[in-house]
Amino acid sequence: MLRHMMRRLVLFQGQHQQPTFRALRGTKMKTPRHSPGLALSIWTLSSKPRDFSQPNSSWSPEMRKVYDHYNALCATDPENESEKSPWMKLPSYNRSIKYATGGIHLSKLIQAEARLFTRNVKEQGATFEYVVFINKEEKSCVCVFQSGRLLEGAPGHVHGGAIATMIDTVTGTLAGFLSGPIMTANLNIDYRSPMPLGSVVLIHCVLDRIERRKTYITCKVTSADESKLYTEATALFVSISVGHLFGSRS
Ligand SMILES: CCCCC/C=C\C/C=C\C/C=C\C/C=C\CCCC(=O)SCCNC(=O)CCNC(=O)[C@H](O)C(C)(C)COP(=O)(O)OP(=O)(O)OC[C@H]1O[C@@H](n2cnc3c(N)ncnc32)[C@H](O)[C@@H]1OP(=O)(O)O
Repeated sequence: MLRHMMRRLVLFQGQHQQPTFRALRGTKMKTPRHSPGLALSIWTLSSKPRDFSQPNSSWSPEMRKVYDHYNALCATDPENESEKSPWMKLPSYNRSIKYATGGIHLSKLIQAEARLFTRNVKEQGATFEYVVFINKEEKSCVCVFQSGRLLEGAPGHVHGGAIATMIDTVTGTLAGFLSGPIMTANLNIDYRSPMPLGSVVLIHCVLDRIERRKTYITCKVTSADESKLYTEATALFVSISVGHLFGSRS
C-alpha cells in the first residue's frame, strides 16, 4: 500500500514542477539540488478544503485588529495597481497533503484519519488560532497567534511544547515557502518570559541563509504590540524528496 502511494506521489512529481508556495509567489527561486519539485498548486484542488486562516468568532478583538492590519498590507494599492504588495496571507488546511495537487483525494488515501497537529480540534479558539503572512521580498513572515484554554502549561500560561509547536510550524512554513518540501532537523528555543494563556502574540521569522539542502530560519515571539519578547529560536530545515517520507534515503 505504502509503495503504491509513493508511486502516486512520484508520478505527481514527474507531471508537475511547481511547488505550491513557489507557484503562489510567482517568482523564480533557485531549487535546492535535492528538492523534488512536488506537484503542488492550491489552484488546482478539485474541491475546496476549509481554510483555517479565515477569521472566526473565537478571535479576540486584539487578534482581529492585528489580522486586519497585516491583511491590509497584502492588498494592492488601488492608486498604484502595477505595484504588487510583497505581503501575502497563506491559506491553512488541516492536512499538509492538501497543499498538493489532488490533495483532497490524497488526504483520503493516506492515513485518512490523520490531522495536522495544530488544526485537529474542532472547537474554535480552544487550541491554536493563527494566520501566517509572508513577505516575499524580505523572505520573512509574521504569524498572528492566539492561544486557547487547552494549551495551558504553567498555571495561566502557555505550555512550552505548544510554543515550540507554533515555532516549528511557522519557521517550517517559511522554509517550505522558500525551499519546497523540508523537514525540521534542528530547533533551538530560548523561553525568555512566560506567555499568558489566551494572549495574542506575533511570531516573526526571517531567512538566515540557505546552504545546499539546508535552510536556516531565525525566529522571535513578541507581544502583539512588539514591546515584550517571549521567545527566541533558530531552526534548521533540510530539503527532502517525497520518498524520504516513505523510507527512501534518496
Ligand atoms: C509531502 C511533503 C510535505 C512538505 C511540507 C512542506 C510545507 C508544507 C506547508 C505547510 C504545512 C503546515 C505546517 C507545517 C510545516 C512545517 C513544520 C513541521 C515540520 C516537522 O515537524 S518535520 C518532523 C520532525 N522532523 C523529523 O522527523 C526529521 C527527522 N530527521 C530526518 O528525517 C533526517 O535526519 C533529515 C531529513 C533531517 C536529514 O537527513 P538526510 O539523510 O536527508 O540528510 P543528511 O543527514 O545527509 O543531512 C543533510 C545536511 O543537513 C545536516 N544536518 C542534518 N541534520 C542536522 C542536525 N540535526 N543538525 C545540524 N545539521 C544537520 C547534515 O550535516 C548535512 O549537512 P551538509 O550538507 O553540510 O553535509
